[in-house]
Amino acid sequence: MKTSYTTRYASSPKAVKKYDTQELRDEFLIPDLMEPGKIKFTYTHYDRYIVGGIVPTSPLNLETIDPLKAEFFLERREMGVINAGPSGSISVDGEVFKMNHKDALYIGKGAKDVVFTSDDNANPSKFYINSSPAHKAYPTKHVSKEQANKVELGSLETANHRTVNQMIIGGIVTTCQLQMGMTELKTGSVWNTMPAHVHDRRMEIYYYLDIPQDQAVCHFMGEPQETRHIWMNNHQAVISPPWSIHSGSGTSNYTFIWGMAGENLDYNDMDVAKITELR
Ligand SMILES: O=C[C@H](O)[C@@H](O)CC(=O)C(=O)O
Ligand SMILES: [Zn+2]
Repeated sequence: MKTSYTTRYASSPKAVKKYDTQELRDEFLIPDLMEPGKIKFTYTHYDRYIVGGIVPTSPLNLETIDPLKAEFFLERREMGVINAGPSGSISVDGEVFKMNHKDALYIGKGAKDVVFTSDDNANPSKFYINSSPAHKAYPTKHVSKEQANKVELGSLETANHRTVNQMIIGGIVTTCQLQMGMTELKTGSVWNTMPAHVHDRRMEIYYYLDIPQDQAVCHFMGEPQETRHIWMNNHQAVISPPWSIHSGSGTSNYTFIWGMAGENLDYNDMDVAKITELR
């Protein structure tokens, strides 16, 4: 079997207060989603969002998984893909999209025949995928990093100078509920999403990449007045429940892909936590 999945149930903030390090990691960290030759999904009960990694050492077909009880994966879903590895391509019902490093592809509901291929099987692509339920078919669309809506945030003085590349977002791509993008930190900046925020109407998942060897990112989660941390290595993902902050500080600069779904498509509706009031 080339496709496998695991399931994560939703946790309440009251329960999470009592979790120890291992329980926090078991519930929220997705440690190994990129495995050569495999398609690995995690089906979450947070807005039924699916996160996964596809690393083709030969062409890999998108197959349905049992929890969907669907004929094909995108029967009632939409999908966002960002290539976190070397170049490759994705074929969607016969139309081939070239996927350079850090290119994104939105695949609309109803696409049946989706095939992931690396340009060089010995040096495979790392297709990072997010998928959420969808009830309307919007067109499949390729978005390069150059086409992203760029938002420059923070400063070097506060070690949080970064560029938010909004890639799968209203104005660029029309989706049912999925939003995705990629934030790159400048050299010398280590803090992402600081000031931190919550959006109780949307869950979110972060996937960290470009972390240099022997470095790591400390990811912060929890209610703003009850925070916890999870140490993350390169190419690992972490689930952010809707009631949780999602912020990180690295031992170097790095990049992360964010993706979210829920009540609306308003990227800017976040409730920002005051830095001095975090606990
Ligand atoms: O809800 C939005 C997401 O948390 C991220 O887009 C935030 C982010 O990339 C950043 O501040 O660096
Ligand atoms: Zn957020």
